[in-house]
Amino acid sequence: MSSAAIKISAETKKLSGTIHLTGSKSESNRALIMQAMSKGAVTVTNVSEAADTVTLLGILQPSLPTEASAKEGKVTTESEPRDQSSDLASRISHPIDIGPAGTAMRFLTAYYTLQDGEVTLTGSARMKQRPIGILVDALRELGAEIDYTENDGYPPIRIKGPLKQKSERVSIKGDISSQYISSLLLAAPLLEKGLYLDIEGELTSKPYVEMTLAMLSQAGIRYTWDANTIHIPNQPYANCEISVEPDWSAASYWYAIAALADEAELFLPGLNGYSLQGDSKITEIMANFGITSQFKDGGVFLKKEPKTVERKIFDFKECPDLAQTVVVVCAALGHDATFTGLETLKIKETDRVNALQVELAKIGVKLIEKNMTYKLDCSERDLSKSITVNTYDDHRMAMAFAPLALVLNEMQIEDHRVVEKSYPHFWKDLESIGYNIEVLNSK
Ligand SMILES: O=C(O)C1=C[C@@H](OP(=O)(O)O)[C@@H](O)[C@H](O)C1
Ligand SMILES: C=C(OP(=O)(O)O)C(=O)O
Repeated sequence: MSSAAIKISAETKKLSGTIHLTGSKSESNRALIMQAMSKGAVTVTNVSEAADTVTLLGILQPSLPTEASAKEGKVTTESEPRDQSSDLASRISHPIDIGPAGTAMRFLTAYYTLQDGEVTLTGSARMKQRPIGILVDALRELGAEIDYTENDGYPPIRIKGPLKQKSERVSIKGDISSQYISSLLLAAPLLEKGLYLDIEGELTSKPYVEMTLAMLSQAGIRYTWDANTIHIPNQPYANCEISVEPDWSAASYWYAIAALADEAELFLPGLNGYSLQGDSKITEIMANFGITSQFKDGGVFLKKEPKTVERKIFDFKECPDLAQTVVVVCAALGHDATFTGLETLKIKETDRVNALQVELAKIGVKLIEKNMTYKLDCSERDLSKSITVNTYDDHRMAMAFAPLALVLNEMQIEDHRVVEKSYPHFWKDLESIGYNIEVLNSK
């Protein structure tokens, strides 16, 4: 990834425009795994242009021109089933590198336990620090052969399939990452004995598990979820076409921009009020900041109305990817809110809590931890300086801080291409509503 920095400033604080967001990364990555699991019975439209999705598509369908098919927004299925055994054989000596894509890493882990052959899955330096032991342990209990080629509990992992199912029941910790659970659920219909999955302890990021089950339902998969147990019997994936909704996590940055503008009227086509994405909760969160959301004409209209922010506590357990967006907005407005549900942020693209603390200090704002809750202290907030924001290989650091350009005279953002992970056109879209973006250097 390039390490070029950009200088960004806002020409006006009165914003209006239409922003066409790319498809949801989470929905796309599930749909692509379902397409592969179902050998093409499931097809996908409006697939995301996120680099994480393009990478996954490239791995699952090597014979398709991946970027072109992602851009067209439709992934077609090959008419002839591909001979996967030769692909798998060639991968024994060539590890599959999923870069920084967390969901792709986790979803492919269960997927490859069902395939014939041996593969090694690896990723970026950060991916090798993101835990996968909980998922590997569960799959081993079911009968999978998986080992670690570097450090126990972390990628790279070597998977030898196909799994000979030993057990129909497995329990899994719910409070580290919901992606382990989604990975098992996507594979469950193809397990000979089906799967009883017992979720131990609290379930974090629950809407993502609900999204997985809702998408499985679209492909005709029957399941039950009683108390802490999800049961999926063995059954085939049915033919279906999944249409991916635009990405609500990407939409959150437009809500943040609206919240920091003097006036804002923005239209985001394709989004509706009944999303599978838990991050659609941004509408409710941002209502506290005076941003109204009106669903009409096939999309959502955001409008800024004058409002004093009163809400003091924001919880992100169900929508962790919104945390940075909302914390930065509160800091910019000098609103000393308290944040909960940030536990899983430390194992994402970077330690997001630490990254927020270091970068917010540049505008004199502190984010202070006390008994697992985090409180903003804006008493020494200073918006008069020009700052340079580091992004820590984290797309959401770049996009969550970009709205600050509306309240600072000038700012720089390091390594701006990091946004490609989920939202490749983010900077172009900002320019379209009146931001000035200047690329400074390319090391
Ligand atoms: O399943 C998914 O698509 C995701 C689940 C969440 O991760 P955790 O379950 O690890 O919180 C979220 O942060 C990530 O961006 C996408
Ligand atoms: C955490 C994220 O993604 P992943 O876990 O898929 O890398 C994210 O997009 O914020």
